[in-house]
Amino acid sequence: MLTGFAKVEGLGNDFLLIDRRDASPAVLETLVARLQSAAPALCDRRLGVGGDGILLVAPPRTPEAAASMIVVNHDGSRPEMCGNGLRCVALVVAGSARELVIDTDAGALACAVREYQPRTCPSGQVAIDMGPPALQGPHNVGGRAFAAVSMGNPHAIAFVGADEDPEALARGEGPAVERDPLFPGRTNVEFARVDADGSITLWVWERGCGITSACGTGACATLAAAIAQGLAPHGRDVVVRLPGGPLVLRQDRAGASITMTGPARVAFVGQVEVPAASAG
Ligand SMILES: N[C@@H](CCC[C@H](N)C(=O)O)C(=O)O
Repeated sequence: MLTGFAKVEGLGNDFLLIDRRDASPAVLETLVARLQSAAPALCDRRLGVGGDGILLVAPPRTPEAAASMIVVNHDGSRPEMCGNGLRCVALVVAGSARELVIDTDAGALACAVREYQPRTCPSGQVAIDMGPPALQGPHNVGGRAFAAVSMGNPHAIAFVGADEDPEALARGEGPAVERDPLFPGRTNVEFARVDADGSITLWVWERGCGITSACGTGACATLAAAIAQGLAPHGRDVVVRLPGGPLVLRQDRAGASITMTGPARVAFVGQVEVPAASAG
């Protein structure tokens, strides 16, 4: 099956976006199975289009939503949420509307597109109400303390000192933590450092992808863990610096939603063959 796609990115976290808002539930079910099976090849950076994952834009599931987002990781697994991906989906779906709701596997989320550049390959800034974080307590993995936080999808966050390198730790320890038996559904793994100006430097080993240049849900989970540990405040914008650039986050009070603002862009459009799902 040949399908059109847009290659989209938010801070370099990049995806093939396939817009099938016209699809019936049966067509969608088959397509999701095909995309899960084909994801490693489609996302391969030498042999395929290249990407950290696939975003399938599907018809809305709730009356107030404009569309729904289904995410497939590079390895074919299906996560519940993707913050950078949702900014890209909001940008593509928004059209002339600037505020819209998108359904995700983690619920319906409100998005606002700003600074929209209406080109063939549009770009803009997107603010999202990411919903409240769920703090799930500490875990000790390999002698290191991780805070478990869900943003719909799971995250394990470790704060490191100025003498430790979050990139080296994410690359070195991320793979084992992702698959530690303490996290039966696997987990995204964050290594974060709070800097002198109050911003947070963050490297993420993503479940199903490995190191990415940014992770929106990871940044939100890290802010929640930082606030819980007294390392960041409520009621003020906090800049989270990822390898691909900064996200601006804020939580006004305990239990409230986290808002996330950052860029989204269509890089190019094309067509690609999606083979039938392989058996098993
Ligand atoms: N990059 C994303 C998160 C994508 C899903 C993640 N790999 C998972 O398996 O939960 C983001 O920006 O949030």
